[in-house]
Amino acid sequence: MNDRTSAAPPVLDVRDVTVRFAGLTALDGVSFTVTPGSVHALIGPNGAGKSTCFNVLSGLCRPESGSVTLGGAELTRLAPHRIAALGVARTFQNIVTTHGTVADNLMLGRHALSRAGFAASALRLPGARREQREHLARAREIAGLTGLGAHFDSPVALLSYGDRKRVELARALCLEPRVLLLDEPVAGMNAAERARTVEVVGEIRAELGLSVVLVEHDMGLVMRLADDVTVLDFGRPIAHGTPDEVRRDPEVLRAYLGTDAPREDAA
Ligand SMILES: Nc1ncnc2c1ncn2[C@@H]1O[C@H](COP(=O)(O)OP(=O)(O)OP(=O)(O)O)[C@@H](O)[C@H]1O
Repeated sequence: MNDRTSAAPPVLDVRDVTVRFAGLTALDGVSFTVTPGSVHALIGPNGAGKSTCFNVLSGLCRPESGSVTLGGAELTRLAPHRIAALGVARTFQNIVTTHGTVADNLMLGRHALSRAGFAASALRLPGARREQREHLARAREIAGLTGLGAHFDSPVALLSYGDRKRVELARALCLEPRVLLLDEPVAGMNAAERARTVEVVGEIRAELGLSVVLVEHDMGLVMRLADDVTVLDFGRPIAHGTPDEVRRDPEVLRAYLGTDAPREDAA
């Protein structure tokens, strides 16, 4: 789908990650690598461990064992804000912003990159003002990339659900991440909003050269966007491969049988 070279070292390397909650093993020796510039989907039936895996990648959950490295830096002992500062940004499945304007929300994302201190910004010192203007210009560009350009100064509460969910995506992009973790980016959207989001994710990947890790139940979207897929079942990785390879894998078909089988719904 893109011109990645297979020899490129992975941007994200997940090795043998195990997470247990009391007696339950939510992730059991999960390993996969994310190639630079690729979209890597994590799929699996409900309760398979996808959200837990995202929580490990973003620092919200510390694994019992295993490692996650980003370009060689070990992430599993770092706090979420340190992981974000190293270049891993995330969107959340159920969080849809309703406060402030689109610009306000994107500037929150830029805040973490601000060099000027809080006092300098509050006192409106010239250096801080210049930096603020640069951040605003970049936030406007990112709004354009995510299809929100026309809504930059609009209150988020007035936008459609699909646009509001894309504000969350744009806010994550404002961190200038190397790796973007997208947790069910089209959940709750109608067909038109889904199609628009597929388009936007494809465009930002191409434009920004990001690597994307995607958790998504919409198999149409996974098949369209993903270069690589890892399938989890009861916390175990049961298949890796291209979308075409995994959807024909007998283990994958068995895991989905009787649940939400990996059909290609309209995206
Ligand atoms: N904080 C927690 N405490 C106890 N058990 C948990 C916790 N978080 C997740 N689990 C359990 O770990 C397992 C994996 O859950 P997880 O939410 O990661 O699955 P999932 O693949 O994201 O599911 P879904 O598709 O339904 O969102 C489930 O059995 C879940 O009940």
